[in-house]
Amino acid sequence: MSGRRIAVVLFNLGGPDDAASVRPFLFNLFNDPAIIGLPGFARTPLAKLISSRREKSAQANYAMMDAGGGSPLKAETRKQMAALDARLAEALPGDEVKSFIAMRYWHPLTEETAIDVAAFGPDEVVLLPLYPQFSTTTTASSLKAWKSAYAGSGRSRAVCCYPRAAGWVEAQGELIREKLAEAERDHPGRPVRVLFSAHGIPEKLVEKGDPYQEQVESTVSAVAEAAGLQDWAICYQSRVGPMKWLGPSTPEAIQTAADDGVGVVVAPIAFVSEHIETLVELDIEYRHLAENLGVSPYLRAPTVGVAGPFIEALAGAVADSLGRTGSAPYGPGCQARHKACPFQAERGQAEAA
Ligand SMILES: C=CC1=C(C)c2cc3[nH]c(cc4nc(cc5[nH]c(cc1n2)c(C)c5CCC(=O)O)C(CCC(=O)O)=C4C)c(C)c3C=C
Ligand SMILES: [Fe+2]
Ligand SMILES: [Fe+2]
Repeated sequence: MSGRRIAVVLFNLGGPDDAASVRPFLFNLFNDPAIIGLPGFARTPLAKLISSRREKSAQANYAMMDAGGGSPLKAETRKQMAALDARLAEALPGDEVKSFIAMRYWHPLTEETAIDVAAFGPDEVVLLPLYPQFSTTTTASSLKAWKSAYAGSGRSRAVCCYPRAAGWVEAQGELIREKLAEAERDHPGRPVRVLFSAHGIPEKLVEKGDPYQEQVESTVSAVAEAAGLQDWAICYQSRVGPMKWLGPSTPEAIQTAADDGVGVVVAPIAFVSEHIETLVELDIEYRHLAENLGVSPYLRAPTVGVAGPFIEALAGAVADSLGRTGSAPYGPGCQARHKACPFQAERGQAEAA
């Protein structure tokens, strides 16, 4: 069917616009029950305390990027939105397709975007997380916020995850191979390990059924195979707070590389664009650590951004969710029927009907 208005809502975490918005952004993040699983009367004061304690150091980190004291995430996401819109205009020529950005913790906030999407008056709404792997802390939190904010028209469909989508895996593989070629050119014969670095989450969430780690591992095995990698390891970055997070941490993996006498190519495997966790944590903090430990070379593969195969994967996920193609871009994540999958409910409804 064609001639319909289709809204595609791109979900991401969001980042502050400038130094002044760092603290309220952090407050929104720590006040999310998906991040701190306490009741509101305990969580909100704790979120106030953590955001105020973290403000200065976070501001200093945001100031290290060329983004006016804030995060480049919104600008990077806008580029992805423009590329996706162009691709969808070709892929769905009879329809009017328009993409929107809904950030979880800073503007454009989900509630603001819900109003814009309602004003567009869509027949179909495709909810598309910019998180290839599903987590209760990211995708589920965004989908929940959307569900309570959106009161407009249209049939909504959620893309759960796409940990092994062909274009996503291809884009990652190409970027890693380019960095390995650079390592070989500048350090001929030197052994180099690919460190797949994903944002960590607390181990407790995985024990409770969060499929994130499993899906990260699924992405990594697909990329390692596609890129023909010999020496690679998974590690987790960006730990926050006192709980035990997934490991090994990226600094531990860099230490192991030092012990083994190999250089590294660090590949962000759960982020699809550049922001503080890549530009500061990977490019400045961990580079410094690697240099101190004598790990050479230390190279970082860029995030996929607007790479053609990745935008193709997103467009495929949209088309597939609209039932326009027979392709299955999500990979085994969804087929695994994990507990928190939004398709579970849809499937339940379909099976009951
Ligand atoms: C796969 C993506 C992400 C997961 C999973 C995730 C979980 C998670 N994050 C925090 C705490 C923070 N995250 C922060 C920034 C941030 N995190 C992600 C992605 C994931 N987070 C993104 C895209 C960003 C935005 C970066 C930007 O440029 O603004 C921050 C703020 C930065 C800082 O102070 O370090 C915090 C804090 C937790 C606690 C968590 C899971 C429980
Ligand atoms: Fe985070
Ligand atoms: Fe799923």
